[in-house]
Amino acid sequence: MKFLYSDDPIIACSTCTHAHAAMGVIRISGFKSLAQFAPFFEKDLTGPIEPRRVYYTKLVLQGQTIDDICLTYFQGPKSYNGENILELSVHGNTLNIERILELFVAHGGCRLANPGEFTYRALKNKKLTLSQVEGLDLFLNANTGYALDQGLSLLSGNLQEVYQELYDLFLKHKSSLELSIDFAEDIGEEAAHKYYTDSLEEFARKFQALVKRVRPMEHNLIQPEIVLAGLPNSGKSSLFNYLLSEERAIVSSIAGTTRDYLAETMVIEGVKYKLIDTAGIRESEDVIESEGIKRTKKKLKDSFFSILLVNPFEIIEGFDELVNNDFDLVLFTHEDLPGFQAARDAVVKMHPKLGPMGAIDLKSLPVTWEATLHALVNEKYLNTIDGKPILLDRHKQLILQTNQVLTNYQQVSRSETDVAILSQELNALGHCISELIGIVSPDQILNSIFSNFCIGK
Ligand SMILES: Nc1nc2c(c(=O)[nH]1)N(C=O)[C@@H](CNc1ccc(C(=O)N[C@@H](CCC(=O)O)C(=O)O)cc1)CN2
Ligand SMILES: Nc1nc2c(ncn2[C@@H]2O[C@H](COP(=O)(O)OP(=O)(O)OP(=O)(O)O)[C@@H](O)[C@H]2O)c(=O)[nH]1
Ligand SMILES: [Mg+2]
Repeated sequence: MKFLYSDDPIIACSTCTHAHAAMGVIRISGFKSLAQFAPFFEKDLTGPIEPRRVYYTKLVLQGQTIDDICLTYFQGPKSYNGENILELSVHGNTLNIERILELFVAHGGCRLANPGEFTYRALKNKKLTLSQVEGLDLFLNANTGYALDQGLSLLSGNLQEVYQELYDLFLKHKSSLELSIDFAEDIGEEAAHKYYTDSLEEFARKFQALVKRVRPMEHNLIQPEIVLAGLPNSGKSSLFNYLLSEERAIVSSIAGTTRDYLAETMVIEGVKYKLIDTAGIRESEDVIESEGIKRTKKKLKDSFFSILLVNPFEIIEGFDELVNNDFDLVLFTHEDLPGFQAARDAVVKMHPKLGPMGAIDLKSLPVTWEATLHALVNEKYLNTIDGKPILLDRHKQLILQTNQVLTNYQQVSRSETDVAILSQELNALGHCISELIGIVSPDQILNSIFSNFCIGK
């Protein structure tokens, strides 16, 4: 675990640090008293400073002005992460920012923050829940409007509310089991049993609604990929270059030219897709090419939108297997060559499912064709989103896992009357739910979430 359970003063720039900008925001978090920074400001920090008010002042070192800045003090616990935070809006020259950071490290008792460390402290101080932190991660790394919306929804705690309700129902059910031990005599065995079964059913019903939200394909909406696949020499790299309007991939008549996949950004209707050119799939003795082909197959499986390119003049072994995959679009290439129609018909005869698909001629590709592709991808994107809230992979896995434990518990609860055994089974369920709502979060999960964060967040 990178993060120590420390609360010493940390400092970082939370805005862009690799290019000059008009402004930069530097945050210091975890200091005891504002007065310790008094030597660095023209404004008297030993006097009264109203929290969350912006003060215009000068940053000074040994009588020399370093920058003209705005300063805001957030007094813990009323701050982003619950600690005392001092924010400095400085001029956004990268050297200026570096100089100010160094100043506070050398003379202000601060150390540079690790990536995500401000937010980690927010989690630790219960200012954010784990799913909110995940929402923040999604939000900050979003490439699509959809991911932005979903990130914000998670960050606002919408999912956490659902989890909390579930947890409350779980506790209610748990108490019903305890009730049947302690008070069965008072309320009657029948009433106790009814309370037990009703509360379990209520929990299960609520949980099933969550299970329904676990849909495959969803993660692909966050970083959607359009994959070009096909046999060697089918024209993948040619189409890749065409769509990017640049000679990005090497095109040659030698089969097996592309050995590893290439990815470039392509924007359709404001959504950033990754367009991926892959290695032509064939049996190969070459270790590197084989690895490339393995990756192609994986990319194809994970893709949001897949396009199969078919050069009807070069059908080789392995095509049958390739065609068995599901594709969103199949395109025939080399339409300009003599004998195209006959070659194409022969391929379609062998593989009828390719029949209705189009042919493309890269040399005279009409502009409308590209618009059609864009429309198809965009349509699939909108249909898949369909206004539905998303579940991140970690949540999906936990929900499915919890579902199994729940099914098992429901089975046991029907036949078992020994409260000690029931209670043990129920604890297993409780553990799953606690992990889901983030009451317990193993280090490895924290690590994988925070590894996405940048310094200053
Ligand atoms: N200047 C600045 N802008 C920013 C941030 C920041 O830290 N500083 N944020 C950083 O991500 C985001 C806003 N998030 C924030 C979340 C909570 C609090 C905060 O002070 N919370 C207190 C008070 C709440 C209240 O007044 O209602 C609290 O929770 O107790 C501040 C910023 C985006 N913009
Ligand atoms: N005549 C004609 N030639 C094409 C067409 N599309 C691609 N080619 C040519 O076919 C050859 C193979 O094209 P690439 O784009 O490199 O094919 P690829 O699918 O990327 O091949 P690998 O990287 O080996 O898997 C090149 O010589 C291209 O110029 C087409 O529609 N018509
Ligand atoms: Mg290629």
